[in-house]
Amino acid sequence: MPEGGTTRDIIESVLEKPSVFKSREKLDPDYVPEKLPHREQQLKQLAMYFRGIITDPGSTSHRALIVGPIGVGKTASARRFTMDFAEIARKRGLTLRMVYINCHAVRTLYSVVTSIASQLEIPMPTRGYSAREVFERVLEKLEERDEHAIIILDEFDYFIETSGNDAVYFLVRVYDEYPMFKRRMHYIFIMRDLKHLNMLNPATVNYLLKNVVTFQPYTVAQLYDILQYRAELSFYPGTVGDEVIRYIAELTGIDGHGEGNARQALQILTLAGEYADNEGSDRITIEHVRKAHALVNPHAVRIQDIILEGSLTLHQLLLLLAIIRVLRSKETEPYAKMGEVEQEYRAVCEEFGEKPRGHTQVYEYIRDLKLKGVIDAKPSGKGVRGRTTLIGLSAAPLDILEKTVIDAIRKFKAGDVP
Ligand SMILES: Nc1ncnc2c1ncn2[C@@H]1O[C@H](COP(=O)(O)OP(=O)(O)OP(=O)(O)O)[C@@H](O)[C@H]1O
Repeated sequence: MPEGGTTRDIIESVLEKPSVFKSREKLDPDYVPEKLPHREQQLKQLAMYFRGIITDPGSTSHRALIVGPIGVGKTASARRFTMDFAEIARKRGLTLRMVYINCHAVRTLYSVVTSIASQLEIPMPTRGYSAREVFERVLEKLEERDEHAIIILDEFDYFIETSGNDAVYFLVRVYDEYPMFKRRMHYIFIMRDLKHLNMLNPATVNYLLKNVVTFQPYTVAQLYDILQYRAELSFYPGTVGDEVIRYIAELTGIDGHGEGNARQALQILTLAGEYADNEGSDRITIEHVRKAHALVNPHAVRIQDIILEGSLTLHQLLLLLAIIRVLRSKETEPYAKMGEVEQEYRAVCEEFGEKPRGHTQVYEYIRDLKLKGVIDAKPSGKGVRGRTTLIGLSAAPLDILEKTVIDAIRKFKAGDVP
């Protein structure tokens, strides 16, 4: 577009710019997908714990406690379950509403009960009411409207920490004091771990631990399926190759190089898509993934530091440069084969006037670079003819890394390195 275009031109050019994204919003952290692959067991458990709301409404207050580390689908599962359960209940003539509260932001008993009231659209005077009075009013209204509600209390650890045992006890046991009301309020508590339960009385802990649903970190294979599904919803066909999905899954899976965190995996996928768009590329490449990974993973920055620290030998740097160059030449392949690297290493040695080291020594360098966390090396599995070692590098953008390595080599050659 020419300089000095009108605002209209600018807007049009942005609208017309092709994008790999079909529905960008379907990757937003708040978007709740219709399917949650690999959480079928947990959803089944929730359905079992709450089915009494439909089969015997009003008889008892149902609850479940979801526990698991960061980004493993706890919130998405609780929300999806409640939304679908409410829909099924509606078809059977029962009104069930969802209230979602994040206790990181809403931590006191008073703010929790007023948030429940406001999400259920129960008008409340702005001042003068105690938490108990607000709660009573909610119970009365639910009775009057003949409605039920599942209250999701996410990051419940914060509520326990800030408000203490009595507040938790109030929330969960208050029904005991109102025998005239049917049991219409039900709870899903979500916590990262159980350590905050130590702050509560045994009776409250027993109540919370009745129906526990555990979420484990995702494996590479599970994240592969999740990414595949989310990519299908959000990107145009043909813009995200299988190798991209597989590589992100390997970088983030608990049995790969990550913590099994789906949020991080999706963040890398989204950012990689943005890099592709910024470069005007019609699909996501492995290098886009590397850049995205370097941004979300603070460890990636360290590799630059290791190089700058001067802890690598000259030939390790030459080998690293060879690895970077082989990887840069591949758009859709995250790993370099040992043979390719050795060949490139010999070329690099020639470029810098160095005599290449032998095969065994090169293997030693690879081992050492792996130990230092600079590269990732693994035996080739099925699919690669003959067995070889595959070498990957998930760090910073390779073009910048290449410059850093060349600078370090030049310093070495100039004798600047101690
Ligand atoms: N099985 C799955 N299928 C599809 N998307 C998933 C799945 N599990 C998680 N996600 C997605 O990963 C992201 C993180 O999930 P979610 O927020 O539910 O994690 P969480 O366990 O609640 O994490 P935190 O403890 O940080 O709140 C969300 O965008 C969610 O939609």
